Amino acid sequence: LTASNVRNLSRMLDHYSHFNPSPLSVKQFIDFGRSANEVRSFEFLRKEIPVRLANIMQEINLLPQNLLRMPSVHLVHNWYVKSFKEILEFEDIKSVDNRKLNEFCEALIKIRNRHADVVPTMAKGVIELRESHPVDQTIEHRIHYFLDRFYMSRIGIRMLINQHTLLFGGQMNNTRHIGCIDPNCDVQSVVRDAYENAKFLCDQYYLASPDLEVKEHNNLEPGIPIQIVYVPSHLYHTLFELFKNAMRAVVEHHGAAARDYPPVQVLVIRGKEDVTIKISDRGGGVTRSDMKNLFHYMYSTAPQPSLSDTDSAPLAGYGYGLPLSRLYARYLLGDLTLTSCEGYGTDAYVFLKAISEEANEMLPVFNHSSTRQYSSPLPTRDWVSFGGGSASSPARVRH
Ligand SMILES: O=S(=O)(c1ccc(O)cc1O)N1Cc2ccccc2C1
Repeated sequence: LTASNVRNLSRMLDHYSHFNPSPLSVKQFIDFGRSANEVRSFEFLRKEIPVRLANIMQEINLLPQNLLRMPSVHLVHNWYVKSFKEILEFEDIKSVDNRKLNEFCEALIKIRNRHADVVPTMAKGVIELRESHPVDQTIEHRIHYFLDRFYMSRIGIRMLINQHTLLFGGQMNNTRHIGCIDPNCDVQSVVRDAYENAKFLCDQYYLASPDLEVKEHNNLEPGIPIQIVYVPSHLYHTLFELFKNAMRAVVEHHGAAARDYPPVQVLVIRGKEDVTIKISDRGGGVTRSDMKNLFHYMYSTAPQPSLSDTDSAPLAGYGYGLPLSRLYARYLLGDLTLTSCEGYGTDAYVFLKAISEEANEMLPVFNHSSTRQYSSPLPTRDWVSFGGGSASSPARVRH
């Protein structure tokens, strides 16, 4: 990067990061997708994608220097710089013709492909940091804060790119779906899909797997199958991860030789506001002190606990799976929580918005309060205890 275009880049970053990202609702995605106006989509995206890229790129620059200097983090940052520049090529186009629209689609596809491996590459960067520098709780907290926002930003940008390229990219797509959204996503079908694929991996590795029991309760329209307007691939990603964890827990807890495994029990419930999917396993659960690590990125990048064999477990419990799965659930204002009874088993809850108008994107925004998260010390500890308590609460800076 020559001095001049470094200045130019930071000027553009400052310009676009002063705009807040514009979150869309699933309903807006659907209504817009049905009108399918490629020029309007182009006009919106050539501004919105630079805004979302710039907002998160400004945060990358706030990361602890040690992390920023890691080769893998540097590589990811360069991908963002390249993509930001490429999308800005379309900033000042006045007359939009088909050639320009096709070039835009191609640019989006090129950007999507460039960023395909961002998650494992960032995970590598976190491992590089841990292996080269001592990481205290404050740094760990800042990395966790950043990665949640960084991956959520990436989910949102890829959603915009997927909608545009699926609607206008030329390939015939599934008639019923609007881009990657299914207006009648049958929840139980996705549950069974995710279970079958997790079962395949579990059988392959353990030569055994627990059965599935599903119960539905539609409190709003009794007896009607529970369907939502949602992104099936996001729901699948989350459920697949939860089934992998549950099945690994059951087989490891009861031993691979056992046969009468307690089944993984799933409840699908439709209420007025929420659709809830509860996945219950009797896999022995996890201690409360270990529970707090399940959604961490630092711990989850540790080499997976080696199982009976040496080769890596396909059910790599706590890869990046749980933190990312929770982001997918939260992206459209749902959530993912775990409740465990150590010595018995774990219940995973996936909450989804039942009303499409309420299922809005949740996006990180770069501003003074997010910036402060990267500089202010953790709040002073306001509870003290002996033993467990202090270990569990992060060390606080005393003012
Ligand atoms: O921590 S867990 O309770 C657990 C965590 C998340 C989840 O979705 C389901 C779970 O059951 N559980 C995962 C796992 C893996 C191998 C051996 C034992 C266990 C216990």
